[in-house]
Amino acid sequence: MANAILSSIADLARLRRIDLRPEWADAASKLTGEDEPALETCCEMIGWAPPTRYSDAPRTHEFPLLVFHPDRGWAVVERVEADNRLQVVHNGVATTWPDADRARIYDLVIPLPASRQRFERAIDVFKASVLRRKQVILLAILATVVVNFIALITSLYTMQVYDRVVPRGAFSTLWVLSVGALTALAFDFTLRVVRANLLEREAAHIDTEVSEFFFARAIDARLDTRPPSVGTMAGQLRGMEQVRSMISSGIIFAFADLPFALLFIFVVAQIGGVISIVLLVGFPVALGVALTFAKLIRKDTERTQVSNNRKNGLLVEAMDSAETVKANRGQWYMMSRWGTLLDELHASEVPTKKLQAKAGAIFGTMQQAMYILLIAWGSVEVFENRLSLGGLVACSILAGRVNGPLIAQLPNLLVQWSYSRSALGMLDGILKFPTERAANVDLLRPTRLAPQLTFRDVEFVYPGGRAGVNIPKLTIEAGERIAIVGGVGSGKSTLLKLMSGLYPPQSGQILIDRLDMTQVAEDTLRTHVGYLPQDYRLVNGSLRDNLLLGLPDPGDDRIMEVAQETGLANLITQHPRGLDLPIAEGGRGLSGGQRTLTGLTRLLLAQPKLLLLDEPTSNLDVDTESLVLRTLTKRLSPETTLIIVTHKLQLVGLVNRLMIFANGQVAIDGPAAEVLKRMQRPKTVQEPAGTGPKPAEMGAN
Ligand SMILES: Nc1ncnc2c1ncn2[C@@H]1O[C@H](COP(=O)(O)OP(=O)(O)OP(=O)(O)O)[C@@H](O)[C@H]1O
Repeated sequence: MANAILSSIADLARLRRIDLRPEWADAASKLTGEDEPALETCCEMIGWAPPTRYSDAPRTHEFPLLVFHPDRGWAVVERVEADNRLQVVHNGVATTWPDADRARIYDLVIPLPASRQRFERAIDVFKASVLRRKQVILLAILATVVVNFIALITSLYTMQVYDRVVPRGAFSTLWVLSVGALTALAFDFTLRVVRANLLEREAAHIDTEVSEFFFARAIDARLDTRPPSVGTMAGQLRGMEQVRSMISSGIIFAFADLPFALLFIFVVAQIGGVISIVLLVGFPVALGVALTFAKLIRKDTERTQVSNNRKNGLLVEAMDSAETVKANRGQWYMMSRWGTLLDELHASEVPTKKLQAKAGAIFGTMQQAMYILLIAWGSVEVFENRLSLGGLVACSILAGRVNGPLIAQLPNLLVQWSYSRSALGMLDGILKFPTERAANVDLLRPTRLAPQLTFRDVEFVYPGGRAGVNIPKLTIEAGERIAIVGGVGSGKSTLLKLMSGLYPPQSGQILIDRLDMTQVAEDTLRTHVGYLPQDYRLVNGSLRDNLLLGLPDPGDDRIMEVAQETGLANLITQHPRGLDLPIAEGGRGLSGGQRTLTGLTRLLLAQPKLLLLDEPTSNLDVDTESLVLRTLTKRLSPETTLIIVTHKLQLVGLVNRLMIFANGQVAIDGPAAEVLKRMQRPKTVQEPAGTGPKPAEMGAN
């Protein structure tokens, strides 16, 4: 890493055992300085909280920390020795620096990746994000309180005008009162604008934080435990927008508007006396109606949410499999599923909407009725001289302020709350998916990981008890070249996924360089293990983005050099936009073979020590295939382990060990020539049945 600050931060993250995203430093790529202020700039560029400098000596448990030494620059400090020396890690190497008293120590909060943050319930994620901004929320509540006080002033102003100004023609008092009221209104306007701005800005931050968290959790979910419908899961994720907007409006309602409604009732009681009974009775009745209504719609909003998510799922599926659907005249099938879902959706949505309309009508009528009762009762009080006319007008204005939050906000807020509740339930479901690595395990981050694999009593079964893999014992040494062949559905791809660490076994252990794979940190494992799936999917972006997915940019020369060797260069040079060739969503825009070549080129750029290729040449023409084979032979260093799943005999020439896979088990395993010879012999009684294809079949594809 070019910049000393960035490389020290990387060391700090490693020592604190925090995974940094591959592109974590991209935002700080323009960082030039390496002095102390540059650290703050760096944090700002990355979007982290600013560093804090220690004025006293840090306590033992607070290490490791960042240190700046005027003569030596940046490093990570692990200890300050009694003899004025610093125990540091500089550029990944542990060493000692003298003159500890001249060094300055900084703490830096490196955000934990979503998979390491522990939240039991989705609401806690929102709560944590809101609480991080308590000051802003308090300010917004305070602004609402002041806005409500100003509303009180308006009603008192009206009372004074009716009672003092109109009967006596006291216009000088009127001007003073009017100027006062107008000033209060100007203040009110400013506060409302400030409150809206504050809330919007913080809402955007909360949105970013929360949606990044859930997005990361969703993509971190272990592949073998993810729900089968991607679209439905995407629908579930969308629920967080609902929750977020509910939370910001709900907080203001509960902490400012609702308490103020009570204060207004109190003021009406002070001015109007008994007529406040109308509000004292009406307010709890309205609240009771609202809560009953919330209970009634709960079930339907949950059903609506589920149907909406399924609709989303079907839409994604229909678009994704458009070719298959069209080619097989599957439109009718899809249309009928769509129709059924729409019926389901309407069956739950219509009752909610009807109830919402009914509640609106009830609340509207209640508001009018309360107003009429208040005025009628108030008139009697005025006639009896127990209340002034101005007092009655002020009470009627205040009654409007009591009804305001109830009529204007409560019904909508309750529907929103009901939807948010079910959205939260679905987000809870996303939190329940196990992630790639357990959050509470201190993961291993060895700097070197030999490409050596050991299977011990490994068993893996797909959810629902479907086919899987069962391997009691298997050892693969560093530098071995292995081909795995076997019949369709025999479990070869599953075995490769287990070897890559993407699927953990249900029982047994897979060791890489004698370390349990599940205990090795994700970033370390991905650097050392390269896996090319059978159906290599590209992501929306440019070809360059796809070639460099998760890799530091090695420069165009290097990319083109490797692309030349895999045959991808033809595509790059022939396209007017070259490496910037756009890739559509879902990886559309390239042929199957070109997609495979992109994956292969990326792997060769990454240079992992363990290479797992799942039918790498099945989409390639004969010439490209032999080019790829030659490149693999040339490029792989002697210590690189290569494991290829294939149906093709040509690839077997590349390896020295051959494994025949059948029914999720290794049926035959040995030196390639020997296994081939054995397969050509007529089957003997010792050999297990169904041991996969004959060499002739293997070459048939
Ligand atoms: N995601 C999944 N969920 C449930 N079962 C699965 C899943 N993926 C594969 N299987 C099942 O596991 C078995 C092994 O599949 P796998 O893809 O490993 O076979 P394979 O040997 O690579 O086949 P092929 O040569 O056709 O690629 C199959 O019976 C398949 O139906």
